[in-house]
Amino acid sequence: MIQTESLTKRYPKVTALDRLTVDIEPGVTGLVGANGAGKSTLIKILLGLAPASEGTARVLGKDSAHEGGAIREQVGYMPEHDCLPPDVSATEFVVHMARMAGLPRTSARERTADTLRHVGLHEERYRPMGGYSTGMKQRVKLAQALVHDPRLVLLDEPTNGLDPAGRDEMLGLIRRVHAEFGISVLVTSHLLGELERISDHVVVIDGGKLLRSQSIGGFTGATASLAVEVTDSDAHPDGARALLDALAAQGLAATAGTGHVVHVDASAPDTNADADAGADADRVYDVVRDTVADLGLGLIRMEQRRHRIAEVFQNDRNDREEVRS
Ligand SMILES: Nc1ncnc2c1ncn2[C@@H]1O[C@H](COP(=O)(O)OP(=O)(O)OP(=O)(O)O)[C@@H](O)[C@H]1O
Repeated sequence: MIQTESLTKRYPKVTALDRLTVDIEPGVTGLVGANGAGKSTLIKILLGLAPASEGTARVLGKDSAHEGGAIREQVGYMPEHDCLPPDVSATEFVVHMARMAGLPRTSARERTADTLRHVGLHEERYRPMGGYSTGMKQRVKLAQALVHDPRLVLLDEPTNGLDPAGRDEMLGLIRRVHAEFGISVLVTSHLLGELERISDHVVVIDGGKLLRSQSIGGFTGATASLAVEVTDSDAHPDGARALLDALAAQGLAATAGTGHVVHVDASAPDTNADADAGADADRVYDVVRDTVADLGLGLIRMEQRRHRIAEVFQNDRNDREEVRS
């Protein structure tokens, strides 16, 4: 969907993008970075709205520097900042955007009604947007990005300014854009946690440089663990201890948790491939279940726990600091 090669953007006082090379495939991709990391700059260059200082960017196989118009025909864009005219209704605005994208009048009206319904705007769509809540404005911005049925949408901080419930709704909507319509999504946020929930792949940038580009499974699968809670039995008055010893005897890495809980490392020992990691976790599940049954313990709960991306990054940061010191 998107390829950049040594993409660099220099402003007089700051380098917003620094030799960024990424390759983004179909699906939902989260672009994460602190404020000022260069996310909006990247989006503007991809759309052909700002020139790069050096390097190249291609979107849907087209060159952003020379084919911006053709790219924007097939790509939707939800800008970060409030950009809606206050005295027109959502319907009028989205119809206008659909017409700008080249849809004939009748299909522009039909697509507008469908899209506004999809984002959850109903009767309010006939009211002037100046009176809308932030959540409603974000929905209109998403609707105008989708109205011309693009292959890809670039969403710049779509959860900005939303309360937790609004944030959840927006994230659900974004996931559905891909799941129901097959539209690929590049969505930015400074919050790792929220992108982790909806993305297939995450790209992390910092100071305009690429820190990581990886599938969510790759980020978190390698550190997945199982929390297993068991009862005691007459034969094993300390059930958790008995389970821990039995698992260790079978070569599984297990540690004692609090109370009757045992944590079992469910990661693939010698592979980074997501599919293999998943299969490996399944095998660990089976061994744990059979061991609990063989010991005659009661199984209260067995739960897979993926590390949150933020924890993985914290570990990365600790590693880097260790290297430096
Ligand atoms: N037009 C501009 N002129 C000068 N500097 C700019 C311009 N646009 C962005 N910058 C600077 O480039 C850097 C990256 O900005 P950018 O807006 O791309 O970051 P961001 O990751 O989108 O952050 P935010 O979410 O805060 O917008 C920042 O230091 C910003 O101040």
